[in-house]
Amino acid sequence: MSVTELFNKAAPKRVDSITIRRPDDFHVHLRDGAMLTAVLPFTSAQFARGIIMPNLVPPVTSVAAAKAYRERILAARAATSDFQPLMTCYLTDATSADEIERGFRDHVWVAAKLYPAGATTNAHHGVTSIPALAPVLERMEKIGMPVLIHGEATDPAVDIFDREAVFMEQSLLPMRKRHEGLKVVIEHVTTAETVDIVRAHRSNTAGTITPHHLVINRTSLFQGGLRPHLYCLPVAKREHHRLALRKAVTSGDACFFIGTDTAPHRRTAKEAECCSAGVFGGATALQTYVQVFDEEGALDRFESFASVDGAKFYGLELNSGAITLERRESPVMAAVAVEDTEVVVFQGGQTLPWSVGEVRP
Ligand SMILES: NC(=O)N[C@@H](CC(=O)O)C(=O)O
Ligand SMILES: [Zn+2]
Ligand SMILES: [Zn+2]
Repeated sequence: MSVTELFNKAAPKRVDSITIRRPDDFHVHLRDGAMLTAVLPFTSAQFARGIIMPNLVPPVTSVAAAKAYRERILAARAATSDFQPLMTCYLTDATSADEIERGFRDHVWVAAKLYPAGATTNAHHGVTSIPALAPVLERMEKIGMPVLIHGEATDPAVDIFDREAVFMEQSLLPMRKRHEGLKVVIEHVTTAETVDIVRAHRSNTAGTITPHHLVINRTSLFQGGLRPHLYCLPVAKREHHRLALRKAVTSGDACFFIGTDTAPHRRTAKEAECCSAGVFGGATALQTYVQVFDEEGALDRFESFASVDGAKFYGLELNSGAITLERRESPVMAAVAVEDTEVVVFQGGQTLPWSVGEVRP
């Protein structure tokens, strides 16, 4: 074998573009009104469907409210867009099992969202006792409706960096035991321990992982000063957790799939005395994910993470059509205008190595 042959054998082939089945975003905040109009084009340019978070003010707690919100999203789409919003119901202490079942059977919503009361943005109407929610969770288990969980403890005495781990031990695992057949998605996983918990219960438990938690750690929040636009909940953790998340998404394990948690807030709400939690990752989501898969040498696993595993977990048909991602540097817009202010884009103003190419419906 010549030296050139040897070299060709050893050098991994550089992939300059990848075409995958159209992906879905299993965790999106589209908000409402002017914000909805401003941010929807970014999500619909990348994703065929989105699981729409219900933490509006007031929250989406009824079949009627979810139907109306869905109509507002459809009306906000560009004429050429085929984006499909998949709605969710916001669980409260007053949620009725019958209403949950009605919305599911009538195909108004596909899942219900469990926010521990006060855990995150617009979670103050959330659930104060998960054990007391048993009748609702039992019904969901019976009808095969997934519960989507913001997994953080709400006791203010718990250190903010430990809130996910404490929730998993004190609330998630006991709930997992009480409702063994319930389909559970642990949203925006941020710790190595949660990755292990998802894997250990993978027959009916999944985890979404955001683009930002794959590229920032808690030190990034303080890089050169306080970075409000990187503040979200659960807050980014130590570096070893970020590395565990990167291993999880690129592992090929079907229990991890896309959920960007794109959560736009006005610049005025972020650059404030008390900064709102949420990162607007919708405009750079696929570019960031594909970069991570590329860096981890796992581009061959990107399609299942982006376009297959989540749909299968939810029992949805796979999308038709395709999207191409190209290794082509492109500058990212810094911010998106909303009324008299703007929303700062995650990684905005930077040049990213990957770009979104052609989308075929
Ligand atoms: N992730 C966030 O920091 N914020 C989300 C709520 C959530 O997903 O927890 C929001 O609605 O702004
Ligand atoms: Zn959340
Ligand atoms: Zn969210």
